Amino acid sequence: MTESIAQIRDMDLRLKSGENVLHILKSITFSIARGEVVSAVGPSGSGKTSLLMVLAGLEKATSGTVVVGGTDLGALNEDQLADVRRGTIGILFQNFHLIPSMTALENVALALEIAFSDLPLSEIRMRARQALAEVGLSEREDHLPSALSGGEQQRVGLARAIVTRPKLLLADEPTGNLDQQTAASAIELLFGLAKRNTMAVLLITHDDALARRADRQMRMDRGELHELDGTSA
Ligand SMILES: Nc1ncnc2c1ncn2[C@@H]1O[C@H](COP(=O)(O)OP(=O)(O)OP(=O)(O)O)[C@@H](O)[C@H]1O
Repeated sequence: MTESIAQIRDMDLRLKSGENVLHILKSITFSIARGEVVSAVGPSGSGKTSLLMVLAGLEKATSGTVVVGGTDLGALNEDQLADVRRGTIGILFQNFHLIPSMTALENVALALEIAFSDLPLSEIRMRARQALAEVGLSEREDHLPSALSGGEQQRVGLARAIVTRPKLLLADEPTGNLDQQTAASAIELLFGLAKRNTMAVLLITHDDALARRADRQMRMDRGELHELDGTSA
């Protein structure tokens, strides 16, 4: 049996908005296996980012179960959730979120330092260099983000997301700011890394062509999640 990295069962998310309670995610059930790349497409406001937030432990499900890396997130306090994030999860954003005053290497090293503060500095630099090499940016280690193209900045973002060796990478519109060709090669790189490192990926995208390249596709629609290829959790 394939090892499951994330298992969501009958999960609902309701959020307060003023006087109202919004039913954002409705009875969501799915799982992601070790090393599997799963995409989620869906219209704006359908709940894709909210789903990612719940998986990252940044938003607490109102009901149902969310198990990530074998740990039931519902039972954890904030510190314990942060531990799961550090040890298990990587996040890749649309807007890269690089620190402008830090070089590519420093941006990647910082993520590792925050996650594993007891690692020696030499080890941190070595692993950050290795992550940058994996995304083909060894030549750009000492460049500030402003001296890098959009595609290169996203590759630094990817190096930063994988430097902690996450079991699950959550990618929210990671190619949204890139032109079509750069987006395609960024996704190629991401999927290649996922397969080489046996890292599961949840890829949120508006781009159907990119979504189709995942092992499995899902669609969000008004807070409900549907599998597109007939496979289910
Ligand atoms: N903190 C919040 N409080 C209240 N409502 C929220 C909150 N976060 C998200 N929502 C609402 O939840 C719904 C789903 O939002 P979400 O950002 O998950 O959608 P999305 O599919 O990722 O959209 P997009 O593709 O535009 O990023 C939206 O109606 C949004 O307004």
